[in-house]
Amino acid sequence: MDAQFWNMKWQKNQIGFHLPAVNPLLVKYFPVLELKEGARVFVPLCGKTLDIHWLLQRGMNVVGVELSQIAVEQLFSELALTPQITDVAPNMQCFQAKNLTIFVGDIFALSRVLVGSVQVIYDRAALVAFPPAMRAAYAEHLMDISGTAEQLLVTLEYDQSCIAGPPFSITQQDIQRYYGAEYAISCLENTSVTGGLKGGVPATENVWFLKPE
Ligand SMILES: C[S@@+](CC[C@H](N)C(=O)[O-])C[C@H]1O[C@@H](n2cnc3c(N)ncnc32)[C@H](O)[C@@H]1O
Repeated sequence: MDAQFWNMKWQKNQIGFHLPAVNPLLVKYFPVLELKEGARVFVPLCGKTLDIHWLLQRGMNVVGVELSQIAVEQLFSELALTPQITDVAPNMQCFQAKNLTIFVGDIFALSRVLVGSVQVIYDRAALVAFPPAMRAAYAEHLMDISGTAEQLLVTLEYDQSCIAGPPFSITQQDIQRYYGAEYAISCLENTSVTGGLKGGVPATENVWFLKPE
Protein backbone atom coordinates (compact mmCIF):
# COMPACT_ATOMS: atom_id res chain seq x y z
CA MET A 1 0.00 0.00 0.00
CA ASP A 2 2.19 2.78 -1.23
CA ALA A 3 1.38 6.37 -2.12
CA GLN A 4 0.58 5.37 -5.70
CA PHE A 5 -2.05 2.87 -4.49
CA TRP A 6 -3.88 5.48 -2.41
CA ASN A 7 -3.51 8.33 -4.90
CA MET A 8 -5.03 6.07 -7.56
CA LYS A 9 -7.96 5.25 -5.24
CA TRP A 10 -8.71 8.95 -4.85
CA GLN A 11 -8.20 9.69 -8.56
CA LYS A 12 -10.69 6.95 -9.48
CA ASN A 13 -13.01 7.88 -6.60
CA GLN A 14 -12.78 4.33 -5.24
CA ILE A 15 -13.29 5.46 -1.67
CA GLY A 16 -15.51 2.79 -0.13
CA PHE A 17 -13.84 3.50 3.22
CA HIS A 18 -15.36 7.01 3.27
CA LEU A 19 -18.50 6.90 5.42
CA PRO A 20 -21.53 8.88 4.22
CA ALA A 21 -22.24 10.00 7.80
CA VAL A 22 -20.34 10.79 10.98
CA ASN A 23 -19.04 7.60 12.56
CA PRO A 24 -21.53 6.71 15.34
CA LEU A 25 -18.66 5.22 17.34
CA LEU A 26 -16.97 8.62 17.50
CA VAL A 27 -20.21 10.21 18.66
CA LYS A 28 -20.76 7.47 21.25
CA TYR A 29 -17.28 7.45 22.74
CA PHE A 30 -16.24 11.10 22.38
CA PRO A 31 -17.34 11.81 26.00
CA VAL A 32 -14.79 9.23 27.24
CA LEU A 33 -12.07 11.61 26.06
CA GLU A 34 -13.26 14.41 28.35
CA LEU A 35 -11.95 17.07 25.99
CA LYS A 36 -12.44 20.74 26.65
CA GLU A 37 -13.42 23.16 23.90
CA GLY A 38 -10.34 24.06 21.87
CA ALA A 39 -8.56 20.74 22.49
CA ARG A 40 -6.34 19.61 19.61
CA VAL A 41 -7.36 16.32 18.04
CA PHE A 42 -4.99 14.58 15.65
CA VAL A 43 -6.61 12.55 12.86
CA PRO A 44 -3.96 10.47 11.05
CA LEU A 45 -4.71 9.35 7.48
CA CYS A 46 -7.82 11.50 7.61
CA GLY A 47 -9.13 11.31 4.05
CA LYS A 48 -12.09 13.69 3.90
CA THR A 49 -13.95 12.10 6.79
CA LEU A 50 -17.15 13.73 8.00
CA ASP A 51 -15.83 13.04 11.50
CA ILE A 52 -13.68 16.15 11.05
CA HIS A 53 -16.81 18.25 10.38
CA TRP A 54 -18.32 16.87 13.60
CA LEU A 55 -15.18 17.49 15.68
CA LEU A 56 -15.00 21.09 14.42
CA GLN A 57 -18.68 21.58 15.30
CA ARG A 58 -17.84 20.40 18.84
CA GLY A 59 -15.28 23.23 19.11
CA MET A 60 -12.20 21.05 18.63
CA ASN A 61 -9.02 22.10 16.85
CA VAL A 62 -8.33 19.41 14.31
CA VAL A 63 -4.92 18.46 12.90
CA GLY A 64 -4.81 15.81 10.20
CA VAL A 65 -2.46 14.24 7.72
CA GLU A 66 -3.42 12.79 4.37
CA LEU A 67 -1.43 11.70 1.32
CA SER A 68 -3.98 12.70 -1.28
CA GLN A 69 -4.33 16.33 -2.26
CA ILE A 70 -7.64 15.46 -3.95
CA ALA A 71 -9.02 14.27 -0.59
CA VAL A 72 -7.86 17.39 1.21
CA GLU A 73 -9.20 19.76 -1.44
CA GLN A 74 -12.57 18.00 -1.23
CA LEU A 75 -12.49 18.14 2.59
CA PHE A 76 -12.02 21.92 2.60
CA SER A 77 -14.53 22.43 -0.19
CA GLU A 78 -17.19 20.33 1.61
CA LEU A 79 -16.55 22.38 4.75
CA ALA A 80 -16.89 25.57 2.66
CA LEU A 81 -13.45 26.65 3.90
CA THR A 82 -10.70 28.22 1.80
CA PRO A 83 -7.32 27.02 3.03
CA GLN A 84 -4.08 28.93 3.20
CA ILE A 85 -1.51 26.62 1.64
CA THR A 86 2.15 26.62 2.65
CA ASP A 87 5.15 24.40 1.95
CA VAL A 88 6.34 23.15 5.32
CA ALA A 89 8.83 20.41 4.41
CA PRO A 90 10.03 18.62 1.27
CA ASN A 91 6.93 16.97 -0.24
CA MET A 92 4.70 18.28 2.54
CA GLN A 93 2.17 21.10 2.34
CA CYS A 94 -0.02 22.49 5.07
CA PHE A 95 -3.66 23.43 4.36
CA GLN A 96 -4.96 25.66 7.11
CA ALA A 97 -8.24 27.47 7.79
CA LYS A 98 -9.84 28.45 11.09
CA ASN A 99 -9.46 25.50 13.53
CA LEU A 100 -8.41 23.02 10.87
CA THR A 101 -4.84 22.14 9.88
CA ILE A 102 -4.20 19.35 7.40
CA PHE A 103 -0.74 18.24 6.32
CA VAL A 104 -0.72 16.86 2.80
CA GLY A 105 1.97 14.24 2.45
CA ASP A 106 3.26 11.01 3.95
CA ILE A 107 2.71 10.69 7.69
CA PHE A 108 6.24 9.27 7.95
CA ALA A 109 7.57 12.67 6.78
CA LEU A 110 5.64 14.51 9.48
CA SER A 111 7.53 15.65 12.57
CA ARG A 112 6.47 16.34 16.13
CA VAL A 113 7.36 19.99 15.66
CA LEU A 114 4.94 20.30 12.74
CA VAL A 115 2.12 18.44 14.50
CA GLY A 116 2.52 20.46 17.69
CA SER A 117 0.86 19.57 20.95
CA VAL A 118 -2.20 17.30 20.67
CA GLN A 119 -4.50 15.99 23.40
CA VAL A 120 -5.85 12.98 21.57
CA ILE A 121 -5.46 10.87 18.46
CA TYR A 122 -8.58 9.68 16.67
CA ASP A 123 -7.55 6.71 14.51
CA ARG A 124 -10.34 5.34 12.37
CA ALA A 125 -9.18 3.31 9.36
CA ALA A 126 -5.53 4.41 9.74
CA LEU A 127 -3.81 1.56 11.63
CA VAL A 128 -5.92 -0.91 9.62
CA ALA A 129 -4.79 0.72 6.36
CA PHE A 130 -1.19 -0.42 6.85
CA PRO A 131 -0.07 -3.97 5.97
CA PRO A 132 1.49 -5.94 8.84
CA ALA A 133 5.05 -5.14 7.73
CA MET A 134 4.47 -1.38 8.12
CA ARG A 135 2.21 -1.34 11.14
CA ALA A 136 4.77 -1.36 13.96
CA ALA A 137 6.64 1.50 12.28
CA TYR A 138 3.38 3.46 11.96
CA ALA A 139 2.50 2.89 15.62
CA GLU A 140 5.99 3.99 16.74
CA HIS A 141 5.94 7.06 14.53
CA LEU A 142 2.42 8.01 15.64
CA MET A 143 3.50 7.91 19.28
CA ASP A 144 6.62 9.88 18.43
CA ILE A 145 4.92 12.74 16.59
CA SER A 146 2.01 13.01 19.05
CA GLY A 147 4.02 12.77 22.27
CA THR A 148 2.18 9.50 22.96
CA ALA A 149 -1.18 11.25 23.16
CA GLU A 150 -4.16 9.16 24.25
CA GLN A 151 -6.04 7.44 21.46
CA LEU A 152 -9.54 6.54 20.44
CA LEU A 153 -8.81 3.72 18.01
CA VAL A 154 -11.24 1.86 15.77
CA THR A 155 -10.06 -1.41 14.21
CA LEU A 156 -11.48 -4.42 12.39
CA GLU A 157 -11.00 -8.10 13.04
CA TYR A 158 -11.85 -10.88 10.60
CA ASP A 159 -10.34 -13.98 9.00
CA GLN A 160 -7.52 -12.49 6.91
CA SER A 161 -7.34 -15.64 4.78
CA CYS A 162 -10.81 -14.84 3.33
CA ILE A 163 -9.90 -11.44 1.84
CA ALA A 164 -6.84 -9.30 1.42
CA GLY A 165 -6.61 -5.89 3.06
CA PRO A 166 -6.85 -3.01 3.31
CA PRO A 167 -8.54 -2.78 5.70
CA PHE A 168 -6.38 -5.34 7.48
CA SER A 169 -7.50 -7.48 10.38
CA ILE A 170 -6.06 -6.52 13.76
CA THR A 171 -6.32 -8.63 16.91
CA GLN A 172 -6.17 -7.65 20.55
CA GLN A 173 -2.69 -9.23 20.66
CA ASP A 174 -1.61 -6.93 17.83
CA ILE A 175 -2.83 -3.85 19.70
CA GLN A 176 -1.01 -5.08 22.79
CA ARG A 177 2.18 -5.60 20.78
CA TYR A 178 2.12 -2.17 19.13
CA TYR A 179 0.93 -0.09 22.06
CA GLY A 180 1.06 -2.17 25.26
CA ALA A 181 4.43 -0.80 26.42
CA GLU A 182 3.19 2.81 26.41
CA TYR A 183 -0.54 2.68 27.01
CA ALA A 184 -3.16 1.09 29.23
CA ILE A 185 -5.50 -0.47 26.67
CA SER A 186 -9.26 -0.75 27.20
CA CYS A 187 -11.67 -2.30 24.74
CA LEU A 188 -14.80 -0.15 24.72
CA GLU A 189 -16.87 -2.13 22.26
CA ASN A 190 -16.91 -5.08 19.85
CA THR A 191 -19.67 -4.89 17.26
CA SER A 192 -20.42 -7.17 14.32
CA VAL A 193 -20.13 -5.39 11.00
CA THR A 194 -23.61 -5.49 9.45
CA GLY A 195 -23.49 -7.54 6.26
CA GLY A 196 -19.82 -8.38 6.86
CA LEU A 197 -16.83 -7.02 4.95
CA LYS A 198 -16.43 -6.96 1.16
CA GLY A 199 -19.00 -9.53 0.05
CA GLY A 200 -20.01 -10.70 3.48
CA VAL A 201 -16.93 -11.91 5.35
CA PRO A 202 -17.93 -11.86 9.05
CA ALA A 203 -16.08 -9.10 10.84
CA THR A 204 -16.03 -7.30 14.16
CA GLU A 205 -15.39 -3.61 14.61
CA ASN A 206 -13.46 -2.94 17.81
CA VAL A 207 -13.17 0.36 19.66
CA TRP A 208 -10.18 0.92 21.93
CA PHE A 209 -9.23 3.62 24.38
CA LEU A 210 -5.48 3.94 24.85
CA LYS A 211 -4.36 5.92 27.86
CA PRO A 212 -0.66 6.74 28.29
CA GLU A 213 0.83 5.04 31.38
C1 LIG B 1 -8.71 3.72 4.67
S1 LIG B 1 -8.57 5.41 4.31
C2 LIG B 1 -9.26 6.14 5.80
C3 LIG B 1 -9.60 7.61 5.68
C4 LIG B 1 -10.28 8.20 6.91
N1 LIG B 1 -9.57 7.93 8.14
C5 LIG B 1 -11.70 7.74 7.02
O1 LIG B 1 -12.08 7.19 8.05
O2 LIG B 1 -12.47 7.97 6.04
C6 LIG B 1 -6.85 5.68 4.50
C7 LIG B 1 -6.40 7.05 4.05
O3 LIG B 1 -5.04 7.23 4.38
C8 LIG B 1 -4.34 7.85 3.33
N2 LIG B 1 -2.96 7.39 3.48
C9 LIG B 1 -2.47 6.16 3.22
N3 LIG B 1 -1.18 6.06 3.52
C10 LIG B 1 -0.81 7.28 4.02
C11 LIG B 1 0.41 7.81 4.52
N4 LIG B 1 1.54 7.07 4.55
N5 LIG B 1 0.43 9.09 4.95
C12 LIG B 1 -0.70 9.85 4.90
N6 LIG B 1 -1.89 9.40 4.44
C13 LIG B 1 -1.95 8.13 4.00
C14 LIG B 1 -5.07 7.39 2.07
O4 LIG B 1 -4.93 8.31 1.00
C15 LIG B 1 -6.51 7.29 2.56
O5 LIG B 1 -7.22 8.47 2.34
